[in-house]
Amino acid sequence: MPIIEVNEVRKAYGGRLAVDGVSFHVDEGEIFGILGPNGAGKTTTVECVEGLRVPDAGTVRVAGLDPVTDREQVTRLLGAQLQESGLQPKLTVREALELYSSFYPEPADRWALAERLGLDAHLDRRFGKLSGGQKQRLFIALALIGNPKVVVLDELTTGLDPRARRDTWRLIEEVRENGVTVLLVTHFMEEAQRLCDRVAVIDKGRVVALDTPAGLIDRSTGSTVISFTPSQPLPDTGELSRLPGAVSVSADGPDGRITVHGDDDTADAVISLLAAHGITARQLRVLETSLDDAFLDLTEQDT
Ligand SMILES: Nc1ncnc2c1ncn2[C@@H]1O[C@H](COP(=O)(O)OP(=O)(O)OP(=O)(O)O)[C@@H](O)[C@H]1O
Repeated sequence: MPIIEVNEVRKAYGGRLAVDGVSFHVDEGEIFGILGPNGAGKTTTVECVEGLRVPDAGTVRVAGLDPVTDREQVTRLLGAQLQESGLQPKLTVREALELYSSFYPEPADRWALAERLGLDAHLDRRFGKLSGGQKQRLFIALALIGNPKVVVLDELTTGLDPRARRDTWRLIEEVRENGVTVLLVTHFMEEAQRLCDRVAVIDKGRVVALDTPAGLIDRSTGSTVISFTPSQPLPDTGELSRLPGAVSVSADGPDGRITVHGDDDTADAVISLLAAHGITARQLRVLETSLDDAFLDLTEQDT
């Protein structure tokens, strides 16, 4: 059942469209990713979901409620991640947890939350003195303190080192295991691939693709890359381009290394073709394209 419904939302800033007819829904219990290049309209979209911005057109519903007109009820259902500037640097972790839990009628057990997020050893440390990873854990704690059904996380792991990023991913998975729906804005393909059930790719204010991470990879052109150095030149390289699923063939380097973009069937067909000519494929590599490649395929590059 959808807990978030975004339907044909438009938002312009001073006549310039930032969000141009975005629609998607998020099912209860999902981790739903919003992925896109800088300035694509991701933050504006989630701010409309949070009720922080009023769409110029279209509708947003969170558990059937309008985030603008039913703001108070939506605030109770939806936990939003604070931005760094949202907390006083002198506030201690303990004070921040106490302050934010006072905003809600039925807050979560803040000390249990602190323990779960590994903040219990830092309760008396000031926000300004926390490491990047500790700050992010505190933001997650504060987003969860009102016992929300949905949590919105925007660029949560930007600026974290790889270990802190992985720790944060585990926390997000735990949040979902506890029944909370997660709407995640991210720049990181690896993050989307690892965490998200489905991803909406937004480019220039529009949803250009919406699928599972695996589905996005599958639909990118030439999702399998086969490269090899033939033991002897092929009689006709044109044969490779005519193989099933082949999208492109290129030969480069002094040793005549050949790269074929295609699909799984292409990989099998390349091997059979070479065998038929008695040619061996030296240093054969068969690689799946990544979500990175799919993303570049889906989003237009400004030149
Ligand atoms: N308050 C604002 N006033 C004017 N223009 C804005 C405002 N906020 C965003 N924009 C513009 O709207 C467009 C979409 O911005 P938005 O922040 O939603 O994109 P984004 O995908 O989240 O980008 P990023 O990944 O860089 O954070 C951009 O061109 C941005 O410059």
